[in-house]
Amino acid sequence: MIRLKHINKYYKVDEENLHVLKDVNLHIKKGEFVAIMGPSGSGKSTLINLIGFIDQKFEGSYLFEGGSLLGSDDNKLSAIRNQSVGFVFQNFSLIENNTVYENVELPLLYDGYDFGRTHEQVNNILGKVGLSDKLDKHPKQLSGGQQQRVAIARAMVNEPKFIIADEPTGALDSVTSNEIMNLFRELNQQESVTIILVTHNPEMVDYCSRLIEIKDGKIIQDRELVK
Ligand SMILES: Nc1ncnc2c1ncn2[C@@H]1O[C@H](COP(=O)(O)OP(=O)(O)OP(=O)(O)O)[C@@H](O)[C@H]1O
Repeated sequence: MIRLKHINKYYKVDEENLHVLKDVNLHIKKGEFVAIMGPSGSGKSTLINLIGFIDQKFEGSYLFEGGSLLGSDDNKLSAIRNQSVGFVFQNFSLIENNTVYENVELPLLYDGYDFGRTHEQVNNILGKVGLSDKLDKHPKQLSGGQQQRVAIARAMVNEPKFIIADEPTGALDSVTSNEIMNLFRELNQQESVTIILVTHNPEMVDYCSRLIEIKDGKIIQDRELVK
């Protein structure tokens, strides 16, 4: 599904070229649950921005489902991003003034759904993340773990091809972190959702099927995890 070949990425800082991804080669298949780990500044965010179609300025080739999106204009790219990737962040990034239902409905509206036609999908995904009784609540009325469940429902509601979760448990206590990771594992195993997880926490890697370690912009380890 995702194939990166000889990716190099540079940032220009004060006339200097900072080389942040160095000949990265990567193939992620449908249904994988991949953990990406590495020290701060090693290039993890740069890599997932590229995989998630946020950043297009790189050398090398990115084939998504066999095709390249190189040269696509911003409108096309954001449409593809909305349809193909669900993002989950450490700080949940929910809209405070919207209800749980409205937060989860948003990607469908961006996709062009009419207001009246979102019920089935929104209710269905909120059921899967265990929040059917919280539809009318606002994010502030929920615990951190519940807010992250809303964010996961929002990321999944339009059935994207893959999920990028950037430190999704970084703001949660260990019990809640494990609950969220169990939910990811369930979604991965039961719904075959492909998940790419960035984490600093080695305990979270136990839930994944593959570990990629990155250091100084290079993949230094890439291995399947035995269950
Ligand atoms: N927009 C930018 N302009 C210039 N340099 C950048 C930019 N974004 C990141 N960098 C640099 O690129 C390198 C990789 O950063 P990146 O954010 O990808 O690392 P990371 O592994 O995600 O770190 P962290 O775990 O702290 O989030 C760092 O040296 C960083 O300072």
